[in-house]
Formats: sequence, structure tokens, C-alpha cells
Amino acid sequence: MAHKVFIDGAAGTTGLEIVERLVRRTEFKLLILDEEARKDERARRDAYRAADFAVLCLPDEAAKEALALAEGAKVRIIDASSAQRVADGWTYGFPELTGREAIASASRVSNPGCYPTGFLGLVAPLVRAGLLPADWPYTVNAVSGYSGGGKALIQRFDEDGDIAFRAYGLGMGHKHVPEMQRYAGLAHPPLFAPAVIDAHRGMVVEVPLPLSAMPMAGSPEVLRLALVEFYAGSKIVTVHDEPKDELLLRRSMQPSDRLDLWVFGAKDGSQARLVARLDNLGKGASGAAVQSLNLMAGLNETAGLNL
Ligand SMILES: NC(=O)C1=CN([C@@H]2O[C@H](COP(=O)(O)OP(=O)(O)OC[C@H]3O[C@@H](n4cnc5c(N)ncnc54)[C@H](OP(=O)(O)O)[C@@H]3O)[C@@H](O)[C@H]2O)C=CC1
Ligand SMILES: CC(=O)N[C@@H](CCC(=O)OP(=O)(O)O)C(=O)O
Repeated sequence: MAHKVFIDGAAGTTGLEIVERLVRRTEFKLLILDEEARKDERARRDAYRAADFAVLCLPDEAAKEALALAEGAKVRIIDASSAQRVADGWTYGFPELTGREAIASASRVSNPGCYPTGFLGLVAPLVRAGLLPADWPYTVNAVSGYSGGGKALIQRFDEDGDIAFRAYGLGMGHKHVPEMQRYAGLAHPPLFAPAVIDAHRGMVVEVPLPLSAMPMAGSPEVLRLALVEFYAGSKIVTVHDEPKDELLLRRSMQPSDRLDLWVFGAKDGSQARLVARLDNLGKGASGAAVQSLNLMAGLNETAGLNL
């Protein structure tokens, strides 16, 4: 029998992309409230009781309220918001790092943030392997397409029409920093410098490493090979080895649930740039939610993904 999945927030940017990935899947039956009912508490409470799984594609406060509506129901939940990412009782929905079994058996899964997916995909395996220090003050430079900010930021970029680049998070303390620190096992919060560019989707997350100044750090090639080994066999994560003079994000980027990683290094090994490229709405949100949902439902983790 098909698993019933309630998408709370199905009219939003992340919700719509989850629907697109699930709508033709026979293993799932989607429960989606119409325009009249989608913010109605009683209709949503009933949907939580009718569903086997629910995916919260809501702003943080609304996601917390949704958990109250779901209280007492047997439904297993994936929360795409940042409300529960470092909360007790929640499993971090990054199968490559958290472990597939932990997600498969979880009742509450918190979907990673888009930027942390790039950062953690690069740094966490290397810290775990002892090839990067846990007590280094890391920096994260990142750019995202404007769909990363949901309907409000899409509308702002569409209406303004003249924003080429928007640096933000200038007061530090971005809400993604705690999960980056926690799941990379770092002693210090990374210094996070995010920006939005004039493209709908896609992101590049970069961690510059002054290797010659860092204690116990491996050479760029040692770091790259460790990532290759960590992600061996993954259909979602690719560690590239081709030399590149430039790395592009294209405005025409199609939905993708891939995570592409590079380690660029100086010839003398003194410096490296760890770089991740992904779709903020793919492995950064909707694709990751579907990957976890697949595991929770006992299915192949890549089923229905855009790879
Ligand atoms: N966009 C991205 O790339 C990523 C998003 N996320 C997270 O996913 C979540 C959803 O983000 P996103 O899809 O971008 O946001 P959007 O603003 O595009 O969509 C949010 C949806 O939630 C609806 N909503 C708001 N409050 C309620 C409520 N009380 N009851 C029911 N529905 C409600 C909104 O309604 P209305 O249409 O009326 O505004 C909207 O349709 C957020 O927590 C975000 O941080 C995580 C990773 C990446
Ligand atoms: C471009 C942009 O505005 N991005 C959002 C993050 C999007 C995202 O990952 O959502 P979560 O916070 O739920 O993880 C931001 O920086 O707040």
C-alpha cells in the first residue's frame, strides 16, 4: 500500500519541489490541502492524523506550530525548516554523515540547511578523519540563488530587477552556523559570509584553507582522496578530480539533487579551497527531504531524485 505523505506548505518554494519529486511515485500518496484549507488548523490537524509521513515546508515559527498540531499522531515527520536542526530528539537528515540506518528508523528528522549541506559535505569527513583540525576558526564563503530565500526573496529579486549581488548575514549569527559547528564537530562557530546572486537556483559554498598555517592538516591531494574514499559508491555526491580554471553556476541550471565537491590546491600544498556546488532546492532542501523520506519508507534512497 502507498505511504500517505502530507506536505504542509506545499504551495511554497520547497514544498512545490517536493511535490514535483513525489507526484508520479506509486509508493506514495500525497495529501495536499487546497488553497482554502492549507492554513486551516483543523484541516491540517486531520491531515497529520491521516498521514504516515509529513514534510514541513514552512517558516520556522509555523513549523513549530505544526508540531503542536501533529502532537499525539503516529505520523513520522521531516522538518525542512531550521527550527529543530540542533534539537534533542531529532535526527539530522544528512544520510552520508548521520548514517542511513539512523534516518531509516527515525520518527523526527530535521532536513539540513542548504549552506550547511555544502559546508558539512566538505569539512565533516575531513575533521572526522583527523585531516583537518576541529579547533580551527573556519571561514565559509557562499553564494546562493534567490530561491534560497523562498517566495519573499524571489518576489524581491523579480520586482527589483536590478540586484546583481546581495551580501547579507553581516551581523554574523546566521541561523545556519549552529548546525555547521555541531555536525562538523568544531570547537568554534565558523565565520559565515553568505550572499545572493541574480540566479533563481544553485549555490557555491567555499571553505578556504591556509594549510601551511594549520596544525595537522593534510595536503590538498590527501584531503581530496579522503573525500573520494568517504563518498565512494554515492550516486548523489561526486568528488571531482579534473583541474579547473573556473567553476560556473548557470542561470539555466535545472533541478538537481547532486552534491559536487572539489579540492583545489596550490602546487606547493600551502593553501587549498574546498568547494561545493549544489542546488539549494535539491540536495539543499527538497531533494534531501525526499532522500530521507525514501530511507524512512524503506525504499532506495535515490528513488525519484534528479541525479
Ligand atoms: N528555499 C530554499 O532553498 C530552502 C528552504 N528551506 C526551508 O524550508 C522552509 C520553507 O521555505 P521556502 O519553501 O523557501 O519558503 P516559502 O516562503 O517559499 O514557502 C513557505 C510556505 O509556507 C506557507 N505558510 C506559512 N505559514 C503557514 C502556516 N501557518 N500554515 C500553513 N502554511 C504556511 C506559505 O504560505 P504563503 O504561500 O501564503 O506565503 C508558503 O507557501 C523554510 O523553513 C526554509 O527556511 C531550507 C533549505 C533551503
Ligand atoms: C538565500 C537565502 O536567503 N537563504 C536562506 C537560507 C535558506 C535555507 O537553507 O533555509 P533554512 O534556513 O531553513 O535552512 C537564508 O540565508 O536565510
